[in-house]
Amino acid sequence: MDYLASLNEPQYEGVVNTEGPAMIIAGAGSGKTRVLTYRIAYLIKEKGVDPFSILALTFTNKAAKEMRERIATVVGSNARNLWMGTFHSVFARILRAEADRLGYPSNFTIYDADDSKSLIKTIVKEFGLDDKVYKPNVVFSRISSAKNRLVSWQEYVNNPIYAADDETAQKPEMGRIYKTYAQRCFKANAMDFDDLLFQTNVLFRDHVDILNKYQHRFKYVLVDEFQDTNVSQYLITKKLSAVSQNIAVVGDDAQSIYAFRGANIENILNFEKDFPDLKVIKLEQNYRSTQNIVNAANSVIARNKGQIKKKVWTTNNDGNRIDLIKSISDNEEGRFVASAIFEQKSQNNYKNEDFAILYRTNSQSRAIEESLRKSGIHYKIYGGLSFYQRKEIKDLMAYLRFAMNTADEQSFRRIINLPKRGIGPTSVEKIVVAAFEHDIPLWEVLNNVNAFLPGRAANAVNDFVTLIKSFQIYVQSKDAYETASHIAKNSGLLKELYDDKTVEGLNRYENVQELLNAIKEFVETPEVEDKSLGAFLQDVALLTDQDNEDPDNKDFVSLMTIHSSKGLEFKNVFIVGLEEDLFPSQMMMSSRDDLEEERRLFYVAITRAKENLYFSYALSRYRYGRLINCEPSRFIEEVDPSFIFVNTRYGSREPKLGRNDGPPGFNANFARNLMANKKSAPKKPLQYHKPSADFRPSDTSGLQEGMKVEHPKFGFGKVSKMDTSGANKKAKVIFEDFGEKTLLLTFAKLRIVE
Ligand SMILES: Nc1ncnc2c1ncn2[C@@H]1O[C@H](COP(=O)(O)OP(=O)(O)OP(=O)(O)O)[C@@H](O)[C@H]1O
Ligand SMILES: [Mg+2]
Repeated sequence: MDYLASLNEPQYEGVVNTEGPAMIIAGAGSGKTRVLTYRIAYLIKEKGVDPFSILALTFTNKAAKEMRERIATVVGSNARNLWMGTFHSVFARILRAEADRLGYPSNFTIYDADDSKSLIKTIVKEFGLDDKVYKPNVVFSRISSAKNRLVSWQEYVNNPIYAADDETAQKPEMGRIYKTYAQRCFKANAMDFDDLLFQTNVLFRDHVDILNKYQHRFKYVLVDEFQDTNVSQYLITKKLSAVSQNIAVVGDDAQSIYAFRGANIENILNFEKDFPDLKVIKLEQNYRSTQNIVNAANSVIARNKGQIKKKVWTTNNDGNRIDLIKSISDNEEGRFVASAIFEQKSQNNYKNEDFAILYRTNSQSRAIEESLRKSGIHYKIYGGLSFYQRKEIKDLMAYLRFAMNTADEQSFRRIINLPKRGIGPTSVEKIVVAAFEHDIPLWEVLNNVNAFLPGRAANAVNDFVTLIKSFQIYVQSKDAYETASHIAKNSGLLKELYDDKTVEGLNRYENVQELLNAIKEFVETPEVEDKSLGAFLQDVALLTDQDNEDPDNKDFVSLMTIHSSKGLEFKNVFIVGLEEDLFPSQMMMSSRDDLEEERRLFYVAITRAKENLYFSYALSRYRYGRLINCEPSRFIEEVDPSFIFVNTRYGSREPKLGRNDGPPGFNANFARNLMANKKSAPKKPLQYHKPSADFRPSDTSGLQEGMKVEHPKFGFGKVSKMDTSGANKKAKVIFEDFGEKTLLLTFAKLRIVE
């Protein structure tokens, strides 16, 4: 068995002791992921365990793919049947299967962060709140953090703790926004990313039979990067393995870098309490990096107070010292990095794929990209604006999503007037508000639109509905590729792009073609059983950027944030932008804990390198549209100097300040204030009526002028006029708080008071 022979003693223990709870907390590069991989191979091959009953949770889809490939080399095609993927992808699959228990249809849409934020923006606007105070980003992350702590909106609105916290943060309307956001998602048959975990918890909490089913199905549960699981994820794994007790987790507390997203290091400490029979395995030998790199990493992490003490050592060569590169500007930094790559490649026979450039924030990639492009070095950016975030792709995807799920409000808003059909934002608002106020599905409003909109707009909407219905016939009878091509053509999207003969237009046209290619590839993959549009959309919703690789050219330098480099390894690693306020980040410096988290991030970055490591900083850099002076990061000084080589080969010249801060007299703040003042003052927030406890809609066939009625949202009012002329009977009601409204009696829920 050569795969077992390649393991050291404690690794071997970790692989073959498959029964009962096990935990490996060990340093970077010590083979944790390898143990997990081989443990699965061992279960299948040696213990004859059915791959269907093994659930392995990884941090990225890329990691899952690599693991599966490695397992396949040992066990063969059987590896296909493993349940392996990120928490989100695995539980989305389970949620689809059990959706009806939660009141969702199984074809629910998954909202990405953009969808969520634009919904939040709409709500903030509808409430007449100030979007400078209620920034979509901030509101979104507060909601996300609540969900990841398993706080439902009901609990959020009722528990004064949250209200107090929101008062302090000067966001007193948070509860109301969370509630409306959650209700609107539900109404749109949509779950956001956090819901995938939150709802799984609800499912397992409220439906014991389902929990039982999966507890018996998954006899073995394995989790990689355990230090970054949040409370919500931890609870799911704990519940799933409560019966079998066969849970194996691996992680490194020194690499915990998602505290801001609710990941909770306490999970490691609780694990021992939750599984008293726990077997703990220590791995100390690092197989990845040179002595210098391992020791440099140790010297950095030793400064953190909060950590589980462990030794990490290696028998690898000393290797080179860390190259420290100083540049005058971010552009020069880019050039130095490109020259260093060029030089290494020609002298030491490295390929592009042997290099990674890691940075703290995505925006740092621009200068680096520019110089790589000029030097003709092929590179790939992970993260940032990925293929699926481009406008034209999102447009077509919205059509596909809407054809699948006509309750999907965000997709509806995107496509209703695209290409232009003369349906303006006011009509769109009327439609959405009608669905909300009458509490009926969006699709029902669209199908009865003449009742809600005046003639011309209504006709345009009717055409749209007919179009979507024709798409639905495809959805039901054809595969994803035929359906998507048909929709791309007949929606008018492709034609519009085709007619746009600019370079960007052409590019966009090609991107849409590229999406169709991807769908074709999906349909033609033999392993894919379900070739429907729904299956494809599900696949895509869970894609991380790391999955869209250009299959024709695999030899590229990788550019990514340190966060997305977790678990990966490269022969040569550049950590760029090592400057105060950038890394450690200014935003993360409010406490000692934050600084420790930034330091763990630095530790993660260092430990990605196998052979050579470079630190780089610039003395000036463009940030927020201004040129600012920078100081070297404190982290550079924290590394024992005996491991560092100050590289003067790329020797810096005296500062040359050629660039300025934008056009003369330009003052970004002033401009921003000017814009802000143009906006009208916030309106008084809408406060809907709470229906009386005994509210029951009455039969309104006998409704007459002068009668007093109660509406579940608008409260009490008096009927001022009846209109029985058209096909749809209408009543004009003057409400005490909301003024005059015209209601359609087919839809309106009214209680006749007297
Ligand atoms: N016993 C071994 N013999 C040879 N190589 C090994 C051994 N164990 C691990 N490796 C190699 O060392 C490298 C690091 O292993 P692995 O990625 O599993 O570490 P890890 O602990 O998961 O690291 P990280 O904390 O960064 O996720 C890999 O290239 C792996 O193949
Ligand atoms: Mg790993």
